Amino acid sequence: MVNPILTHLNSFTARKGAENESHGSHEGAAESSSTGTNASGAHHFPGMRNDLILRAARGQQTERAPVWVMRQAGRYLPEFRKLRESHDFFTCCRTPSLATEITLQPIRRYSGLLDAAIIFSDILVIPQAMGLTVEMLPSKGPHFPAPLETPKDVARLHKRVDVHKELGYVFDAITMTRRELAGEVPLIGFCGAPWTLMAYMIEGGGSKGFEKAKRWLYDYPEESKELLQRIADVCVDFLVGQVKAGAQLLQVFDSWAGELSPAHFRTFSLPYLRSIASSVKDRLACSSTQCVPMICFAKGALGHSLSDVAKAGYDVVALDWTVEPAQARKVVDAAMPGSAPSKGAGANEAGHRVALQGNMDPSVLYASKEAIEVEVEKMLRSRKGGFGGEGAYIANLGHGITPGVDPEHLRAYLKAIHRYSREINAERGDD
Ligand SMILES: Cc1c2[nH]c(c1CCC(=O)O)Cc1[nH]c(c(CCC(=O)O)c1C)Cc1[nH]c(c(CCC(=O)O)c1C)Cc1[nH]c(c(C)c1CCC(=O)O)C2
Repeated sequence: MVNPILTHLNSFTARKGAENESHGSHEGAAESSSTGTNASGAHHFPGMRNDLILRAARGQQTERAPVWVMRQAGRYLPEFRKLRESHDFFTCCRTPSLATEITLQPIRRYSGLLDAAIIFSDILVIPQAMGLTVEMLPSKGPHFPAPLETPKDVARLHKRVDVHKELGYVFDAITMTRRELAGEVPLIGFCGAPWTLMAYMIEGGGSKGFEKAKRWLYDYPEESKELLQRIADVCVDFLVGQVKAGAQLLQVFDSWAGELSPAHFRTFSLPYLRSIASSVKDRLACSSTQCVPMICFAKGALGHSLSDVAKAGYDVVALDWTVEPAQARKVVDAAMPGSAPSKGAGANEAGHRVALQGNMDPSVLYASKEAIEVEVEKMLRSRKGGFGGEGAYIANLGHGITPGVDPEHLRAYLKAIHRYSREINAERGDD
């Protein structure tokens, strides 16, 4: 029997191929255009037709701000909900053809408006790979039937995690998606940050105050650090594997960083975020795979630690909506003296200005399309200094899009980003 999803995917590829021929390259090509695998086992993918996000992530000025949206494949899309009627959440994650199909849903729907795809998966695949059971309950979200209660329970985790064995399905989905994207936009890989994953592993699911996980930090600080390090080690292997499979950008989600006090953030989150960035980059250099830009999203921690996060070794700092664009740019440039274009040479380890990503409040998408446009213009052009025109900027929301949003409102947001960022760039050109 013909698999309807694969048939759909194949027709998508055929269509893209035709477009490629008729329009050629329009936003810069970055890679070779053969397909298949070379003698050393590295993948070759179709050449890129839009590499705006890769350039912005490397601190460059771009003709307009690239844009993608956290959780862009998700429950707000009717086509995702339809597919979920017949497939369990983690089955979607574990079946490369399904994960590929879901990853492509927003790319297809918002054709030409999104500048990146993010692989469909979840941050909780790492706790699963470490030996914990995680279920996705229909109206409750993630649920761990047997969470870690005391440090003794850490013995239940696998001593060594072979990511190829446990998470090879994510690598396969990435490779398949890269092929299907056929160079239309870059593909983002991701993982959860150690603190956020530890919080889920102890709480057993979502939580209002994360009291159980935070209690560990006070009662068992050394055991907490050991657990965080074990998670960080898996994160590194997992991210490196994703790049080898075809991911072109990586984001580390520390969604619950804001639950920690500044001191606890510096002790129990930041060191692991840092070591993930440096180990991934070291490992990729060792294996001579081109280094991909990395994005750090430490939600809720930037009010006290933006400058530390800017120095943590990432190419891009993702901002939530509680941070003022102009203020963020100043703090980040000051943290990396020499990285501001006016001061000459690049300053981070990668030799470029640290880029920013974000940061509209996702709730704005519930407001009218007119209000959405006003907020986008403010974000890009505020009198106090918006993100627009500065380069080194990737437009996004300040957190994931929520299930109740009308997909047409997201379209209004994406169109407004294109329109205002082009306008602002043109005005700068006129100066
Ligand atoms: C905290 C977190 C999780 N998962 C993730 C985070 C970090 C980002 C954030 O802070 O929002 C990351 C994630 N989860 C998902 C993606 C896919 C890629 C994307 O489109 O961004 C990504 C990047 C799919 C998903 N992950 C989940 C869904 C919905 C599940 C469903 O279909 O029922 C999707 C599309 C489930 C999930 N997974 C998680 C929760 C709390 C939930 C339930 C709440 C919700 O539905 O948003 C854990």
